[in-house]
Amino acid sequence: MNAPFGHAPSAARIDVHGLAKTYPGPGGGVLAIKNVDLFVEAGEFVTILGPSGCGKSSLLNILAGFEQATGGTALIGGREIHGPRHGQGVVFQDTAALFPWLSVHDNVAFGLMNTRLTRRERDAKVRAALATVGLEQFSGSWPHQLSGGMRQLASIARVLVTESRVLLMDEPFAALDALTRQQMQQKLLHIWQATGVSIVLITHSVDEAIYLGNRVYILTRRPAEVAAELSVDLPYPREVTDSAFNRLKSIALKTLGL
Ligand SMILES: Nc1ncnc2c1ncn2[C@@H]1O[C@H](COP(=O)(O)OP(=O)(O)OP(=O)(O)O)[C@@H](O)[C@H]1O
Repeated sequence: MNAPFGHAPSAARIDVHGLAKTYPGPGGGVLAIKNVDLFVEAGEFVTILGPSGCGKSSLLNILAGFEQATGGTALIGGREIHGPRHGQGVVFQDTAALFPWLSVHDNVAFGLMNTRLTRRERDAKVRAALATVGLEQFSGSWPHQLSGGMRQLASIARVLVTESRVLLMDEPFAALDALTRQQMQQKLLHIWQATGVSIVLITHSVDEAIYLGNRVYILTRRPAEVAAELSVDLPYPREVTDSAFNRLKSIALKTLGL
């Protein structure tokens, strides 16, 4: 696989400046994010690494438009984020995110609800999205008939079907066994290269962050600030045993205080 930036014309840039988030509560509430600056170039794959509870999900939820920042700005494609938008979908850790009463096809088609497509156009888009993630044979299956990894692929297809400009992923493989997780990481790299979408992936795995990202932002303990930004200038597919990989890994571990 080659390095990226054969990005889709629609892939969006993300810019985050001085972002802050305080959740209301007694004693002034919980300061989850103090001051985060970051960017994602159109078509770039950026991973965000941080200790448990540091504010990673809060950051992703702000990018998804599910939560409002209490300070600073967050822009996707140059537009401030005011709420969830078509074309900026999220894949969560929870492999139960699909509707159990809908087939894989209908779960993916759900992403196109409220669009003015004919049934034929919609079905063609669903077929293309399922082919991109390698699930075309499972269109008529029910979610419970799929493995955990396949359910996550279907969740990715549900985002891609909207011709998403960004794919936001919150620990998408954390609930999977180690071998499946590795396979999913490789599949995700193929999906990224096939679509050129901008990806932001949250993880607390140092290996996963360096294996996947063009760049890795490492966050401090709560409240989140950027402790370091690593450029991973290694070709894909990467080797976790490679000495350059391990050099980056020791920088990341040191930054995390591990
Ligand atoms: N809706 C909320 N109301 C109040 N506090 C919240 C809310 N959501 C998150 N928090 C708090 O904000 C802090 C950051 O939480 P967040 O889930 O963003 O961290 P995280 O890095 O994603 O954690 P983890 O690695 O455990 O998933 C935590 O102290 C959490 O308890």
